[in-house]
Amino acid sequence: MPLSPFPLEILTTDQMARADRLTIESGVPGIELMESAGVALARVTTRILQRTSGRRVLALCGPGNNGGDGYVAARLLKAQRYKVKVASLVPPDQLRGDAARAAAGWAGTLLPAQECDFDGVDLVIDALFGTGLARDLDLPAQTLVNRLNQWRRETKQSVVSVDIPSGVDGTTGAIRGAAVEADETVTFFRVKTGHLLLPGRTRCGQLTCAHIGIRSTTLESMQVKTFVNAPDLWLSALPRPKVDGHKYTRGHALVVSGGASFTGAARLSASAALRAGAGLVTLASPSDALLVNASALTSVMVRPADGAGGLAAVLADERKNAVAIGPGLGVSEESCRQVEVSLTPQAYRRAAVLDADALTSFESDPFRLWRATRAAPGPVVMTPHAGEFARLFSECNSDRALRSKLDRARDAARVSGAIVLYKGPDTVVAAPDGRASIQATASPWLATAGSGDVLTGIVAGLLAQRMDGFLAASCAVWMHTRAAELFGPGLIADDIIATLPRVWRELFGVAS
Ligand SMILES: NC(=O)C1=CN([C@@H]2O[C@H](COP(=O)(O)OP(=O)(O)OC[C@H]3O[C@@H](n4cnc5c(N)ncnc54)[C@H](OP(=O)(O)O)[C@@H]3O)[C@@H](O)[C@H]2O)[C@@H](O)CC1
Ligand SMILES: Nc1ncnc2c1ncn2[C@@H]1O[C@H](COP(=O)(O)OP(=O)(O)O)[C@@H](O)[C@H]1O
Ligand SMILES: [K+]
Repeated sequence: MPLSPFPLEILTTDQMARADRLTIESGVPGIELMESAGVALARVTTRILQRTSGRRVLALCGPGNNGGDGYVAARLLKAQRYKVKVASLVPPDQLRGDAARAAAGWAGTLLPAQECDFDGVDLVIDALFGTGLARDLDLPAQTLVNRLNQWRRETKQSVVSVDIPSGVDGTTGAIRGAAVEADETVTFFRVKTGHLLLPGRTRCGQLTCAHIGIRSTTLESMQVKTFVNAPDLWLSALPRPKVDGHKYTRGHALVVSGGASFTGAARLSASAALRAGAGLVTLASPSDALLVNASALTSVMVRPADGAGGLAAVLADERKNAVAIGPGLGVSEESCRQVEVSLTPQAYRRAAVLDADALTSFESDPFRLWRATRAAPGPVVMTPHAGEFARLFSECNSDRALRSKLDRARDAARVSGAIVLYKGPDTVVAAPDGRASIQATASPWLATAGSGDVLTGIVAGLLAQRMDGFLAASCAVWMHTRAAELFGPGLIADDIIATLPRVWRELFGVAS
């Protein structure tokens, strides 16, 4: 199990440009970086060509340094006796700086990109635009990209994108008019947010990150706070049962159940909290649902609790140090009060996870919820999916073309004072202190009823063990995805819970 598929820091395109500038200022010539980028690109390309027995390569080169990388790779591949042509989007005499030097080193066939045809080509290198993409592609570039995508779909031949598929915004992941569909993308130094956020992520194919001579120390002045969600981020904070511990040292999670016809969701959360390592889990159940809850649970305890008053009585026990509320709760004023009770300031730092109806109940007055989340003494994690996010955080959700999911989640964390776990195939976790993680892998098998309830429970189980809120939320997202990857086809929500022990074994390095 890789601890992280990439270095942990994720950069915006501005941060990448800064790292580039600092490296050049420190004495490494830009053309050297470009040469290294071309070498990494040629290596990936050669690997594909060897696998497919392909020989003919077309490099599409754009007006900036991304095009420069394409020229370097073309030269290196030609030297390896591949049949290489370059098609340029602009007349080469318009190239500047390192890109112009790289183009000057190309001594093979060169044609205008608008006239190139893909017949007989085995592999295309997409070096049109990289992190310098500044606006939507103009129509000729869009036409070229659309022709390339159509050729790839029809012939099943490969496309390798340099740095990022051309047309994908490296910071937001948005598609600027049209974007290349790549089989592989080779980026440099660190991945960018646009590689991991949708829809950009779906265009990258297999993403690799190559070292080209930029040192990690260039990041020191930038205070990067966005990270790949991978074990490297939180493994050292992962709770481990202690030899001299007992169940109360592992924490006591309380999950709030809905009424008699809506109990399944909270039971999934409760069982998941237990599997995530909480020492004890209690389900607070309305009296009318007590029998159905009690008869369906064994290791989870069930206690009667009607409405906000009943919940307050159960929570008088300070040892219940994490609450999960929302799954199957119902949208009502009483639900709002129950959430407020769960967040009531206490002398001790009780943690809380708010999901589903615990969020939607505040749709008409989100500021009421922010007052409660801001006053809560312990970490609060909110777990909206896109619909819930749009309902609750309408003010943070504007300008979607310009502001990425990451930006919007960060805004939501800032206004609410809570950790926002914004679900989806590109789940983002954002904390009020600015830290954020993006999940780099996804299992579409998670799109099944109840899987979000399980995630809520995993977060609660980790919080009960007193893990830092941001790290607990990130870790829960990763464990949830990893369980789905391990189980695979046919997964239902219960299987995620049943597979968690395998995930723990992987994380603790215990052979299965
Ligand atoms: N960072 C590093 O360490 C290293 C970076 N390297 C490589 O450099 C790449 C970044 O290079 P870059 O900054 O020159 O930008 P790039 O992506 O080639 O495009 C900018 C050009 O396109 C133009 N342009 C923009 N949008 C446009 C549009 N919609 N339609 C038409 N034109 C448009 C824009 O022109 P302008 O906006 O001035 O009109 C400019 O000419 C990076 O992705 C990586 O591959 C490596 O060499 C190794 C080290
Ligand atoms: N296509 C997908 N790929 C990866 N993960 C997904 C996908 N669709 C949904 N998920 C994940 O599955 C979970 C679904 O949660 P949610 O929408 O609350 O469902 P439910 O309410 O049925 O439990 C979330 O963790 C979400 O990130
Ligand atoms: K590109």
